[in-house]
Amino acid sequence: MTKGIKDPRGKLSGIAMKIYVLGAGAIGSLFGALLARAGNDVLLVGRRPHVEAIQRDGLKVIGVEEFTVDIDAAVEIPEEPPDLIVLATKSYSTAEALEAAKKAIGERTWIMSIQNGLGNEEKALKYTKNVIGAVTTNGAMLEAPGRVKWTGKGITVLGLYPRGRHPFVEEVKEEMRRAGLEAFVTENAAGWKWAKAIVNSAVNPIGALLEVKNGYLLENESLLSIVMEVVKEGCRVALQNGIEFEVPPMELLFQTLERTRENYNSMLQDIWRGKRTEVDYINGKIVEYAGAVGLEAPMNELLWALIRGKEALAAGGKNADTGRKGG
Ligand SMILES: NC(=O)C1=CN([C@@H]2O[C@H](COP(=O)(O)OP(=O)(O)OC[C@H]3O[C@@H](n4cnc5c(N)ncnc54)[C@H](OP(=O)(O)O)[C@@H]3O)[C@@H](O)[C@H]2O)C=CC1
Ligand SMILES: CC(C)(CO)C(=O)C(=O)O
Repeated sequence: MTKGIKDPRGKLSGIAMKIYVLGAGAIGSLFGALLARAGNDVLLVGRRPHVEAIQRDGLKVIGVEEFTVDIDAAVEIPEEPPDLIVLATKSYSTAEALEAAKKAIGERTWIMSIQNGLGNEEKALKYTKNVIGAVTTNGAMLEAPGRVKWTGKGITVLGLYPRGRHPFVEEVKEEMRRAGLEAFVTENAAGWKWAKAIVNSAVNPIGALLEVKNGYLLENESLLSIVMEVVKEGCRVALQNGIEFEVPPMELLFQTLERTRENYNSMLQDIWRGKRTEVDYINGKIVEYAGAVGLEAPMNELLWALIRGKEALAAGGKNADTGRKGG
């Protein structure tokens, strides 16, 4: 088991950061494992079975790379503030997780969301101005307690949220690179979060409704044209809300579909497992942002309702209207 990377004199190299991963599931455990292996002082905050397995046997990473790391894990976040909190819950758990973490958010603590969906950074901004928005195309799956699979190597783009530069963001990028993650800094984090959310707003519900791999959406012309219309609708909403893109969502769509041809998207995987999806924070948020500027987003509204219906059916319910609201 490794605990950090050691130089020839047995000392940890680089400047270690104190990091809490809030929501140590699939992607949080992967980031935590890599950052801990590189010598950072990482605590994974997650659910009991995973935490107990890690405390007993360490955290095993398989897939793209295989190693076991000796890493701290707990079910509750301590009060002592770290340098960085990596927010890695599903979007619907963000508000509760941040509230539980508020005593750990010191004056110099930064919060970085690596989540999909919109609205997570805005929630973090209620606790501190030190917020980093990140999008990652790495893939991870929690195979069993204490065992995470790195399913695909991707990139992570991070930046001061909503926009701008800060030296701490550069430091986090450097730590990620030392950890083996391909990371880049942007001055337009909000643009990246929106671009990914717009891609997810089209690919995820349509792939989930049809229960197909992402690649099928490229192969079927009529489906692809619907996917593209949903992307265009999301772009109109974003632009009216003052969002500018570094990479146009349509370009990101084609790159994503090409690179993830063999994937069943995360919304479909949640439905198959009978779990709640993040649709409220993807299509639901786009509908909400449309309303805020006097626009309509009928395609997003339709997909939002259909996925909520499918979620309810998958969970064994007959009534699709759970009365849930995005937040
Ligand atoms: N997995 C992936 O490959 C990728 C995921 N993402 C995004 O990252 C986010 C996380 O995804 P993923 O890792 O797959 O999700 P997971 O459900 O695997 O991980 C989240 C974990 O956080 C736990 N959790 C929730 N609230 C708390 C809390 N207050 N304290 C401690 N633990 C908590 C959850 O437990 P419980 O289930 O009991 O609530 C769950 O175990 C999502 O927004 C996703 O879209 C982005 C890119 C890739
Ligand atoms: C990129 C994509 C669409 C990959 O499947 C994804 O983000 C997801 O499944 O949530």
